Amino acid sequence: MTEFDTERHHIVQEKQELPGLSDLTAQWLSAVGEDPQREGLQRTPHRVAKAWNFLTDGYRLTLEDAVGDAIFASEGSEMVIVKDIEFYSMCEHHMLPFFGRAHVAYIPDGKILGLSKFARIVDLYSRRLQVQERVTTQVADAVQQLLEPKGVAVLMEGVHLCMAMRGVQKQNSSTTTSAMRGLFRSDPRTRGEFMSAVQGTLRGR
Ligand SMILES: Nc1nc2c(ncn2[C@@H]2O[C@H](COP(=O)(O)OP(=O)(O)OP(=O)(O)O)[C@@H](O)[C@H]2O)c(=O)[nH]1
Ligand SMILES: [Zn+2]
Repeated sequence: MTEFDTERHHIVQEKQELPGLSDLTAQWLSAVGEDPQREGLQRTPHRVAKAWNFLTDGYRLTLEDAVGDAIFASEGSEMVIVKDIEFYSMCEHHMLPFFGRAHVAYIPDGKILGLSKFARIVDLYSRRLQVQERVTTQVADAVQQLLEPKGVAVLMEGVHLCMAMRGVQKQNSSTTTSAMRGLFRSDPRTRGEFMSAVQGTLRGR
């Protein structure tokens, strides 16, 4: 484990509370009609302050933290696809979860990235208050910036609890967002190869 992994692991362990959040959570409990002093809720503000440290740790990590030194020189220029990366995010409008799968592909141009780092990049941008479109473009832009490849494609499919638990209350709807760069944008065959590789994994197909 590198020094960075140890440090990141520490954040992911949810050991620390976000400063100020436990007091606000106690107020929140009162606002929804609860008694923050009742036995089952006494530690809840502290649990929430730790859980939100994890759920939003993307604000406290940089792209460099997420990828470390895992950029390697390589001759290859075939499409690389990392499929079915699960993500969990919080919508910025209602602060309710949205979650699903991300697929990331690129065509190298001299540089490749350690495969696990695509999942770390997805986590970096998911663990914030977000809209799905922005997570998708931020992941694509990050891969573009790190590798300067011949093309990048990101496809995300998410279920938004703000559309299921409340609001329009649609239980089966999902949202697909995409960001295409380079050859994935300019060459329909490249885009088609990517889409057919990930399509079978989309919900309900
Ligand atoms: N584009 C986009 N919209 C989102 C995302 N997550 C939630 N939303 C939408 O954000 C919108 C906020 O709309 P508003 O009318 O301001 O809020 P609201 O009255 O709570 O809307 P309803 O959810 O329709 O009850 C809703 O249409 C949500 O479905 C997302 O990731 N991307
Ligand atoms: Zn929402």
